[in-house]
Amino acid sequence: MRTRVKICGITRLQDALAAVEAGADALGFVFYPPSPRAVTPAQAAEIIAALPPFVTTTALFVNAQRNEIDEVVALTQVDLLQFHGDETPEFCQSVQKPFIRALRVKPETDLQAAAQDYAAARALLLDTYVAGVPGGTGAVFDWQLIPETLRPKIVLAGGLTPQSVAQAVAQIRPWAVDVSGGVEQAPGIKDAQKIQEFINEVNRVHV
Ligand SMILES: O=C(O)c1ccccc1NCC(=O)[C@H](O)[C@H](O)COP(=O)(O)O
Repeated sequence: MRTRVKICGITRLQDALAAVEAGADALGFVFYPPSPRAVTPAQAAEIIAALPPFVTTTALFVNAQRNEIDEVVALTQVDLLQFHGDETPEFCQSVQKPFIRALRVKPETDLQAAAQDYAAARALLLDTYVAGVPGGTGAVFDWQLIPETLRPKIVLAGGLTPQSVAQAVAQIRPWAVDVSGGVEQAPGIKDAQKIQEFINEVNRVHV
């Protein structure tokens, strides 16, 4: 099975096209204003409109209001939503778009229970818990906390880099991997060479 790759925190068309050219399967757009990777709906819509076909687009939210989400969906026509806040299963499903549930993993996180609670999610994105930072931490969590039974349905995130992703794929065999900071020159500014190296490393691992 080929491990899919999502490049997250896209703020520029040139970075989106570089990621797609490198073989990225999905792109993530952050609608959380405190993030250095945040974009407006109009900015994201302009980038998405210029993409070639067969690239999945994802909108990321942290406890956004329903009207904010509806505006992003209407303007950008994203394929998937990704929730990083305290959004309940009912709220996630109420938006009536396919969604990914991000979970910030701590030793006490019951991932099996979360998987049951968010059974309607297309996937669980397992990310690193850092107090006060909903995503894009650049930190790695203990992958041994991930139950074997969950792995086919997860997107592994949190501090991945071109140097670490091959080990992550070989060890966890996730459905996909997701990266933001590990392929950047600066927050929100992607590095095309790092993106290519990251994807080459994912593809090097035969799972
Ligand atoms: O990337 C952000 O700045 C961000 C801010 C707030 C919520 C989510 C955010 N990113 C979500 C992602 O899916 C990131 O790719 C993921 O957290 C991993 O980030 P990194 O550790 O930098 O690879």
